[in-house]
Amino acid sequence: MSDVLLEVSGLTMRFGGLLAVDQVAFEVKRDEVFAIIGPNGAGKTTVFNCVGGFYKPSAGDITMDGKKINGLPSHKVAQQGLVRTFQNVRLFKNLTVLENLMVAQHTHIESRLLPGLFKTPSFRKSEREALQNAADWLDFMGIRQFANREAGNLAYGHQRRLEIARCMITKPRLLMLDEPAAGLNPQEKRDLQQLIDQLRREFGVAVLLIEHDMSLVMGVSDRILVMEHGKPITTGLPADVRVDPRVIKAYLGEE
Ligand SMILES: Nc1ncnc2c1ncn2[C@@H]1O[C@H](COP(=O)(O)OP(=O)(O)OP(=O)(O)O)[C@@H](O)[C@H]1O
Repeated sequence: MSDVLLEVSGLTMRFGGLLAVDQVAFEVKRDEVFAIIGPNGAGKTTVFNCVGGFYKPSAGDITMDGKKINGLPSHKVAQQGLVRTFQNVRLFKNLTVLENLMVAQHTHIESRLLPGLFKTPSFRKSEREALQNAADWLDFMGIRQFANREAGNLAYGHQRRLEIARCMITKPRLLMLDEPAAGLNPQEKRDLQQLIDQLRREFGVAVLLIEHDMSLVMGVSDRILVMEHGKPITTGLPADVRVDPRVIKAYLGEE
């Protein structure tokens, strides 16, 4: 088995006359935390949207475990074990915290009509398991005391943790985090860094991250891809990227 989980090559995305992403290529290995950084408008979110099946790329290939996923809609991409969070947390805000985790498992729960209607033993068993999974994830994220609260009423930091739990409960192989530190206070950012480390270590999930908070990026990433104006500038270790003159210029040029 190859140690590459996600492979992106020649990825290009045009919006009318605008070349938002131009020939981007990178690989994410199993268990790896891989970050994409770059100044505003560099094309990071567009790469995410292409990989996650929200945009159909104009050109290029995206494969998960050797299987081509470009052009697949996001729910099919999710079935391949690739799930994401959003820049602005997306939850079912009127459902409870627990219900959010139950809904996330619907594809795993016995959902055929007849077993559901008659509450067959197999249906009850999967429902019990789903409840237990949800409880375990709420414990893991330290938010079990809010299980019956409406998700929209949670503090922002807790909503972010719930959103990550909602991804993790589907047992992904690749977790995509879109600016997970945005809106968090310094303590919550440190907790997030620990959480990402722990998810990779305990669940073997690879993480693809877009983030503006450099301390988080440098602290948590194995490798970093830097983009500017839709193009990749360099890919490397945090210590190398941090001192790369091209990267410094890209950021300073933004001021
Ligand atoms: N749906 C769209 N339609 C038209 N242009 C778009 C669309 N999405 C992004 N763009 C443009 O593509 C370019 C790259 O945007 P993108 O959001 O991917 O950058 P980014 O690196 O994620 O920026 P930020 O850090 O500000 O989120 C920008 O010029 C943006 O205006």
